[in-house]
Amino acid sequence: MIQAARIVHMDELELYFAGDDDIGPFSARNELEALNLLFKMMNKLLLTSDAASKEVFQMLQDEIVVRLRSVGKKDNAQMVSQTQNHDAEDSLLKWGEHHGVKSKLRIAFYQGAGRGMVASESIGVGDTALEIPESLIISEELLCQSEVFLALKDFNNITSETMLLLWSMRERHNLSSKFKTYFEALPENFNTGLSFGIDALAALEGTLLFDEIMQAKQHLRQQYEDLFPLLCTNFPEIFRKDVCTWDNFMWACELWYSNSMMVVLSSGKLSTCLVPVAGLLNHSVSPHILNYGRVDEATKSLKFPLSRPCDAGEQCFLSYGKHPGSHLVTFYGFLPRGDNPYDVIPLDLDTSADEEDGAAQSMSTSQTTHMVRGTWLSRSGGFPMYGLPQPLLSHLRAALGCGLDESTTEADIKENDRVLLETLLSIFNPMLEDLPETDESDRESASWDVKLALDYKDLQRMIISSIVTSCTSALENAPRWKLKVLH
Ligand SMILES: C[S@@+](CC[C@H](N)C(=O)[O-])C[C@H]1O[C@@H](n2cnc3c(N)ncnc32)[C@H](O)[C@@H]1O
Repeated sequence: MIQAARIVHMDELELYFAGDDDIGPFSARNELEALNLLFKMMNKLLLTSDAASKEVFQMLQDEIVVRLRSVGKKDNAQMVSQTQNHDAEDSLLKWGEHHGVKSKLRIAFYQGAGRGMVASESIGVGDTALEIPESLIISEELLCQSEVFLALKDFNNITSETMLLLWSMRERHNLSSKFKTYFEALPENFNTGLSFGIDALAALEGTLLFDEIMQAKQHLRQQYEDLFPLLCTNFPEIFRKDVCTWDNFMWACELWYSNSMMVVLSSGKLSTCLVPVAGLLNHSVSPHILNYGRVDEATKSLKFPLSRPCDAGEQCFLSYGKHPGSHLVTFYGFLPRGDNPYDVIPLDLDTSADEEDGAAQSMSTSQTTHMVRGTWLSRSGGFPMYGLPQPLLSHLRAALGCGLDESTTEADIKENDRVLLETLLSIFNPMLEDLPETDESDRESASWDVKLALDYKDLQRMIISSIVTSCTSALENAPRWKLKVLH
């Protein structure tokens, strides 16, 4: 049952990396989705079955909960909590409660992560940890009632996302705003990759993250220059020069990048929103809250139900989505703990030889090239997979003329794979040389952004180094390969 449920919830990335006879678990996300599917099935069966069957279904459901508890325990356990002044956060919770927020969570502080939310009581699978009334959600619909909207609705095809950004830049300074308490509880600085200084950028030069940050910054600079000072000139009452500075614009951009959620509102419209209080939930690759984002028609509120249990005093994590470390650094300013299955390194290879492979085909139709990730995430080290994805190996074997069939002799197989491994090393060894090891004394005295840049480079090095190690040891072990698995 669990194997079928895992397959139902596999995404493209998991399909790409799964070995032929791999039965999972494939990732924390996949395992949570699969176990939740079974949990819900048991709930239905428990409602409709007779007493004798009920006992069996209850035992099965209890076992599912035991498994859900163990998913990702080690990933989240390491955050260190801190004592800190929390007047602004207390005010935010009171304000929320006054406006109808229902919560089984309280706020705590964590080293390196700012605020987070902790269960004030034990919360079970399927229970709602937090419920935010739709009237508190900052969305396109709220925007439509604002001065900013009235002024800009017919102005130069400006998008509602940009209007919301401008609205929040302005509302932060509006002393009579309904959302004053929310804005007061937001950080002064977001410290995302978009705020990286020159030293952090220099540390990243040559990496994909460097390109991602530079492109995003350029885009935002262009957007700012298209809007200002034009808006201040055309609408001086609404867009005051002292408020519409580059720094304030960037603050609003970082707010939306790091705190927004996609929500289906009760109108049925999917909108990028800010959700007060829920914006205090931190991200994990093994989250408690995985499925959220649709306003409940009956209660007109956004509910955050748990996909795995959260004990009293435990930090309750959300999933911000299937993001690689580079995206999380650029737009959120952190790298998550634990193995992130979305940390892949794309490879620029000619994909024309992929026709045979189903998974590779689906990747190439979605314009994705081949990719690798840390071999420690794979269950198939050694011959014939070496911890690498099947579609990549099939592509390289075909490109090198090392294809296999029933008639390939053992000696040919060994020779072919020796060529394959040497080709892989010729791709990955230069990548590793471009990522020299960090001097630990540099890290200790470094600023937050340089530290984060170095952590990102360490992660890239770990991934590439795992591939080099895997290929090197496979070459050394070639005489002892067992070839039966190949055909
Ligand atoms: C939606 S906010 C969450 C609340 C935030 N910690 C705060 O104090 O306002 C997103 C920000 O929280 C931080 N964050 C979230 N998850 C994190 C994690 N697993 N580790 C470190 N920082 C995290 C990052 O700074 C991110 O930009």
